[in-house]
Amino acid sequence: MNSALLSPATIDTYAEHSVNNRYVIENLLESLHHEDFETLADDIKHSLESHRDWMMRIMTALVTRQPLNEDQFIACDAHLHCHFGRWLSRIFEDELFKQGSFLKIEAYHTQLHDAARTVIQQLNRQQEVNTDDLNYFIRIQKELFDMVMVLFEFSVQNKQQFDPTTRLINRRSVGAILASEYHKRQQLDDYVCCIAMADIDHFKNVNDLWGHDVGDLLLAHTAQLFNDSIRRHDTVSRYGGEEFLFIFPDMTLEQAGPVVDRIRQKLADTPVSHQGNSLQVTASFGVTQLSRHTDIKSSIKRADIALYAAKDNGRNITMSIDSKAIMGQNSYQDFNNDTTEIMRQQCHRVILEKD
Ligand SMILES: Nc1nc2c(ncn2[C@@H]2O[C@H](COP(=O)(O)OP(=O)(O)OP(=O)(O)O)[C@@H](O)[C@H]2O)c(=O)[nH]1
Repeated sequence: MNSALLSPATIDTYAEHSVNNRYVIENLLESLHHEDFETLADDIKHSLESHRDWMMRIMTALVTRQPLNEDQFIACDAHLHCHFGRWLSRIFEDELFKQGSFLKIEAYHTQLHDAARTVIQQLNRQQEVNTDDLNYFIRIQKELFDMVMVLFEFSVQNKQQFDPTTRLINRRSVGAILASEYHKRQQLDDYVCCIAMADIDHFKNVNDLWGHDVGDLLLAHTAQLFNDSIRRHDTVSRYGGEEFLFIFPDMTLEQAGPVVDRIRQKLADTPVSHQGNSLQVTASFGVTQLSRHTDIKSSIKRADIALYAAKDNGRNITMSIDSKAIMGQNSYQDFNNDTTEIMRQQCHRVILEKD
């Protein structure tokens, strides 16, 4: 047996920890930036594919008893030169990856190549391949692939959930949070929840005057400020182009209105500096309850109506609308021009009391 191989006891310890691996990998990946996921999933996929081809060549050679003399099978440093090894070296240039499960994946990968070499050397010498060595090779390959698949699934999920420009969750993902809050609203009598829509003011002018890249910069700045201004269990998502949707669990409209208006004020007071210029960005907001009496879309529509009332009233303000003030508006289909106009008249400006 090659002395570089892990002992069976060590392999068992690794196997026992494989459930924990999922937890460790997920925790580690949560600390990565969302743009890292843009390439991570694709890189992993390509690396796995090339390893699968390598594995197939070995298995075929074992069955047909054909020697394998290429470096990728017998060189001591083959693990550094395969697609997967090169990918690992690349990601390890970033210190963030040099921890926990990534190091474990690297160790497994090296062991896999060592185990392959042991088996192939026996094949090349035309010896019987030792069953324990072969089983070990297959087992370590499975362990490695299981770990890497967790990484892959998590990367794909993240890629689908987050908007790369703002690093906020996207419209599709916020739907699940809304649905869960709505469910709580229906199950628990005294549970309350508010939502708010925000839209950057005159954003088209920013793009026209400064260019799309500066527009993106302002979007990212706004998103970060929003994200930094909410509680841990609140949510802010990128809902559309320059539109954001907030969810405030456990808040009444009387509580949510001032909270939202403080965020509006903070944005207006925090200009972005760009190439020596100070760019001011403001947004208009509409806030309402996530009502248990209507469907979710109707609550969003109400928040939207309040938002456009804020635009109509001069922008850079917060308008609120009480779902209880609107009678008979039970489903999204009930909205028409007349009801929208009636709702518009029910909107009230949120004005912060002076400290
Ligand atoms: N830079 C950038 N611009 C975007 C993005 N998504 C949407 N936009 C732009 O956002 C602008 C939205 O313009 P409008 O809907 O006319 O609204 P506005 O100029 O913000 O005016 P008001 O909402 O009425 O205050 C359009 O010019 C879009 O091209 C994006 O991801 N990046």
